[in-house]
Amino acid sequence: MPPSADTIAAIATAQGRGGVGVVRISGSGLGSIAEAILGRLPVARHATYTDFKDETGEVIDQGIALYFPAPHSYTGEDVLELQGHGGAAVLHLLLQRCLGLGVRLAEAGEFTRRAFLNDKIDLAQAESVADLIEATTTEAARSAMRSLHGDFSAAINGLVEELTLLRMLVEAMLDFPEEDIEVVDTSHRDRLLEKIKTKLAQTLATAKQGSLLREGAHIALVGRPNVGKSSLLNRLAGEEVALVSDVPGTTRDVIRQAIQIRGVPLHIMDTAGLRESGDEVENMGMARTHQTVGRADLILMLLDAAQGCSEGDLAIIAGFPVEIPRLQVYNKADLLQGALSNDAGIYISAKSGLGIDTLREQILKQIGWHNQEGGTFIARERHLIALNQANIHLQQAEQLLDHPELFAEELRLTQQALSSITGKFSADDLLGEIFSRFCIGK
Ligand SMILES: Nc1nc2c(c(=O)[nH]1)N(C=O)[C@@H](CNc1ccc(C(=O)N[C@@H](CCC(=O)O)C(=O)O)cc1)CN2
Ligand SMILES: Nc1nc2c(ncn2[C@@H]2O[C@H](COP(=O)(O)OP(=O)(O)OP(=O)(O)O)[C@@H](O)[C@H]2O)c(=O)[nH]1
Ligand SMILES: [Mg+2]
Repeated sequence: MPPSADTIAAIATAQGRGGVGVVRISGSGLGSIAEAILGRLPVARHATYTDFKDETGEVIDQGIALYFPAPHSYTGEDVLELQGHGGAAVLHLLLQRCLGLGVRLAEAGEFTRRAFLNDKIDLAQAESVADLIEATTTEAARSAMRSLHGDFSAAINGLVEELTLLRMLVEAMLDFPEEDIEVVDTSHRDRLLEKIKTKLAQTLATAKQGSLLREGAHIALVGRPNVGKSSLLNRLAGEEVALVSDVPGTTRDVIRQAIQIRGVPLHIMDTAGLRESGDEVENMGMARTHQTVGRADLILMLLDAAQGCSEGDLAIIAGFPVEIPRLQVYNKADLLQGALSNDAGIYISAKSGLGIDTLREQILKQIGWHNQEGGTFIARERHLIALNQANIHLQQAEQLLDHPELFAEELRLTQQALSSITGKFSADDLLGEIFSRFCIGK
């Protein structure tokens, strides 16, 4: 621990009222702070019920004090926790009392940043702390916990270790003169390379799932007026989010709603129906539809099952960026007499719920979610970029087997990309970027 680090404090619990609220202090000189507020330093790692006093000796609150001497604390520094009643004003008084004793207000993420700098956790774990707090579904929370527990880091560290082995092997090759080349075991090298390739591919696949759990996917509902887009949004959300009426052109603004399917967070965007219209406001709504669709990961093209896919529908589909995947969904299937039409697509009824489970599964499939029973760890875009970079260098290495120097260099770059995930050699600006997005007190 750098002894120069100053002492920081913050309210660690959520803003507003709660049963209990916590002020957390980390750094040095906690003895005199505890002496001033509590009259004594609490016994290490024991819950101590005590008065919290202000500078005049008046009791601010009666609560529990916890003292964690370094390095056995969350931050790795001395930590003092004052657990009081969870009112905004009383916690404010307690925090002000600490600040009056020469303690500085913590910046966003500063406790966790210190935990990282003091080697209590690595960078991927530190990020997962924020992801755990921000998780909107239980599935996302569980996978964030797996990352915090170190599952993701273990996969990365395993790869880094194997790359080190491979590099040692190749460096040894470099030392042998041409004629002694048979001394070098190229089959060992090739097996190791193959193993790393497989493991990296697996880690990347899992990280993609984890990133989906963190970010969710954006899904745009589009189609002609009155086909039932807003009805489908309401059905998927399980509540009446959007106005539904038999008047075509009901939805004007884009309506956004967060939902989840089997723990995968989804951002649904219900849009204005698309048609030729002389109504100025409706036309503005349609312009928004087009803007919105451009940002979607998946387009749900809604059609009327009784009418099938018309010329007008085809024109709508043709109007969207080709790179965005789309699903054709025939709604109002409850009104169909007899057999469903032969058109390819999914038949549903937003009204009766028919086919909705099938649609849910199709949506998950389209956005690339594979049911991984409990194995996913949460990941960020930053991690995916690093893993992809590692992959590229590894592929380049494979092309350079006959040039040991170049091969070794590509392996080094592979390893460097992977190490950036756990933050072995991370730049200050990256750390600033990561921790500034935390909440104060974390
Ligand atoms: N009251 C309270 N609850 C909390 C936290 C906290 O800071 N305070 N946490 C904050 O986010 C989380 C728990 N994180 C913690 C992580 C490490 C240690 C700790 O004392 N570590 C020591 C001892 C480990 C051991 O006994 O096995 C160490 O690492 O050496 C404490 C809390 C969630 N709940
Ligand atoms: N029978 C039947 N009627 C439906 C179904 N889905 C929607 N409707 C009806 O179709 C009409 C239009 O529904 P909306 O959900 O408002 O359609 P929309 O696509 O959002 O329409 P705009 O916002 O105008 O573009 C309403 O009267 C709904 O009750 C369905 O599955 N079956
Ligand atoms: Mg609508």
